[in-house]
Amino acid sequence: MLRDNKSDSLFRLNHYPPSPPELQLQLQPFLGGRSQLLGFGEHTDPQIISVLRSNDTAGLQVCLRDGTTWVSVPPDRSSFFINVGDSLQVFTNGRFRSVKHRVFADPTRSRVSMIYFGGPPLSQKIASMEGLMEEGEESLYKEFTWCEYKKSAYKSRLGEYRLGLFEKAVAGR
Ligand SMILES: O=C(O)CCC(=O)C(=O)O
Ligand SMILES: [Fe+2]
Repeated sequence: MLRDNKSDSLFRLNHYPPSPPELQLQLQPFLGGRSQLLGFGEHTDPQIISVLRSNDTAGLQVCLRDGTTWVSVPPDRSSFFINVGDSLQVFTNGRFRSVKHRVFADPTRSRVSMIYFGGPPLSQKIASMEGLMEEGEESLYKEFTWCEYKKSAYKSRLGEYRLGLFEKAVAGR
């Protein structure tokens, strides 16, 4: 899907300028009680896979399964950080999780990151892959195309759990 010449992949370059204490103080009324300046609000990536490379300035955090604990990802300019996207969560019927992440600006140093977001062609059906499913396992998600998901994701707020709209209602969940 990613190699398809109609693949809907994109490349993003992010720059988070330093946010020195004076600036943080000035912006205090807008920080919502946080002590640091948010560079990129919490979200999951909608595509299949994201491959990120950054300079050696910290700032990226991922949210653990409990939904409230945030853990800093140590920056490493010689490594790639691979992130599962919402579509891969659906392809694997929830075995791989699309992790919520966010970025804080560093007080003294700029952070630069570049990310390749591997997305499928617009007409691609996003559905749990038969070959991965155990016998009798039900798909957790309704069927949809990448185009439908993308439209819905771009209409939603950044931090929303966008897959929620595409989950099947299962008793007890
Ligand atoms: O800049 C980063 O480290 C992450 C940015 C990000 O999550 C995104 O562009 O989707
Ligand atoms: Fe992201």
